[in-house]
Amino acid sequence: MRITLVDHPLIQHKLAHIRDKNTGSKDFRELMSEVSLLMAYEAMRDLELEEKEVETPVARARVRVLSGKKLALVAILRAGLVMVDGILKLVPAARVGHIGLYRDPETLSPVQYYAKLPSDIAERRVFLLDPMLATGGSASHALALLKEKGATGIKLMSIIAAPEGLERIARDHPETEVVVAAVDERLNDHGYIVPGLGDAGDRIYGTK
Ligand SMILES: O=P(O)(O)OC[C@H]1O[C@H](OP(=O)(O)OP(=O)(O)O)[C@H](O)[C@@H]1O
Ligand SMILES: O=c1cc[nH]c(=O)[nH]1
Ligand SMILES: [Mg+2]
Repeated sequence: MRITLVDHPLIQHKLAHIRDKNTGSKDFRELMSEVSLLMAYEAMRDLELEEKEVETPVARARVRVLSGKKLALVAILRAGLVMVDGILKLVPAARVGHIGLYRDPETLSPVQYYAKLPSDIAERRVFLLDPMLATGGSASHALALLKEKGATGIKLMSIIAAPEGLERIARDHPETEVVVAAVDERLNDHGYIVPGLGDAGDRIYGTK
C-alpha cells in the first residue's frame, strides 16, 4: 500500500493549532478545511493532462488542461464533511458523495446509517475523505462499499492516521493509496488517536 505523507511546513503549522484543545470550533473548521485543500494539491499531483491551444493577447500558446476521468469526493459523515469545501475550491466540478458512519462505542465497529453516491462513481477518480484514521474500521467499510459500486483507484485522504489504521487498510485494501498529514503514535483504550486531536466530529460541530 502506498502512503503519501504531506508534511509541508504550512500543514504542520496549521496542525499544531488543530491539535490544541483550546482552539474553538470556528477556527478548527477553518483550519481543517485549509489543511484539506493543501493535502489535495499533493493528492491530485497525478491527475492526467492533455494539450490544447489558446490565444494569449500576444501569440498562440500550447497549454495543458485536466483530462481523463472526472472526479468524485466522498465524505465519511460527519467529520469528513469538513474536508469537502476546501477541496472543492480546487476542483469545483467534482461530484460529492456521502457515506454516514459512526463507531459503536463498545465494539468500535462502524455502523452505516446513510449512503448516497454519484451514479457514475465507477467512471470517476474517487477521493475518500475522513480526517481521522484510527482503527481503520470506518475507512475500510467505506472502501468496501465504493469497490462494490465499481470504483477503482481510490485515494483515501486522512489528516491524522494511527499506525493501526494504516495497517488495517494495507490488509483489507492493499491497492489503496493513502494520503495523510501526520502519522501519530498509537490508539488509546477507547480507540482515540494519541496524541491526535480528540473527537473530530464533536470539535467540528460542538457536540460534546
Ligand atoms: O478508524 P476508526 O476507528 O473507524 O475511527 C475513525 C472514525 O471515527 C470518527 O467518526 P465517529 O464515529 O466519531 O462519527 P462522527 O464523525 O459522526 O462523530 C471519524 O470521523 C472516523 O470516521
Ligand atoms: O482520535 C479519534 C479517533 C476516532 N475518531 C476521532 O474523531 N478521533
Ligand atoms: Mg465522532
